[in-house]
Amino acid sequence: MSSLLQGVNLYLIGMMGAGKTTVGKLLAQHLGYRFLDTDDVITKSVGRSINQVFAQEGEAAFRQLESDVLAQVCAYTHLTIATGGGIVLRQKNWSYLRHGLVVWLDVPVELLYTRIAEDTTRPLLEDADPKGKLRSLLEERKPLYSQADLKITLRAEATPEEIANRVIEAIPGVLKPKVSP
Ligand SMILES: Nc1ncnc2c1ncn2[C@@H]1O[C@H](COP(=O)(O)OP(=O)(O)OP(=O)(O)O)[C@@H](O)[C@H]1O
Ligand SMILES: O=C(O)C1=C[C@@H](O)[C@@H](O)[C@H](O)C1
Ligand SMILES: [Mg+2]
Repeated sequence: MSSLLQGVNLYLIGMMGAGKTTVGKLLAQHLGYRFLDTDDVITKSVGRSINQVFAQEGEAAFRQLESDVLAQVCAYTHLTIATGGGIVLRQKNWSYLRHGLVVWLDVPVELLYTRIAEDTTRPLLEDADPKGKLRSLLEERKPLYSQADLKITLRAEATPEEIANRVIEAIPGVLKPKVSP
């Protein structure tokens, strides 16, 4: 499979709790790729949590850091990259994502909510109605996530391993033709 991908990066996109980080790690193992998580790269580089960056500098500053990280990582090959849920918001980010194969993990709000309800590390969900917030974010972002090369629809719980296998099985059908010299 990795020879089929020829080093092309795999970008996982989707909502908070969709499993980008969890499934991304497994995909990297299967593909013999390195794994990166844009949220992790940001928090390590600034030495603060995502909550702190949002609280101290605001969402716009976080989005700029996110774009900067993406611009840097897309220069490399053989990477599986779990992105932040909002990476799709900036049009400019798509020019980086398009260097690789973009996979959308499409998970319904009910499932997302059961996974992340107790987690306080996602500042956008610090809301009186977190499930409603998830729903409205998903509605807003659906047209953007839909620009992915590959959509993996998960209507019921499946193990991360099963999901990683579904992605791997679907990749040959969506590989982009190589541009001839
Ligand atoms: N297939 C799965 N089945 C059960 N639990 C899962 C599955 N995938 C992920 N989880 C759990 O859901 C939570 C969120 O997963 P994860 O952090 O991978 O999501 P994410 O898409 O990276 O979210 P974010 O955009 O906030 O970084 C974690 O606690 C993880 O263990
Ligand atoms: O969906 C979002 O906008 C976010 C998702 C997380 O991965 C983090 O990038 C941050 O909490 C914002
Ligand atoms: Mg993640």
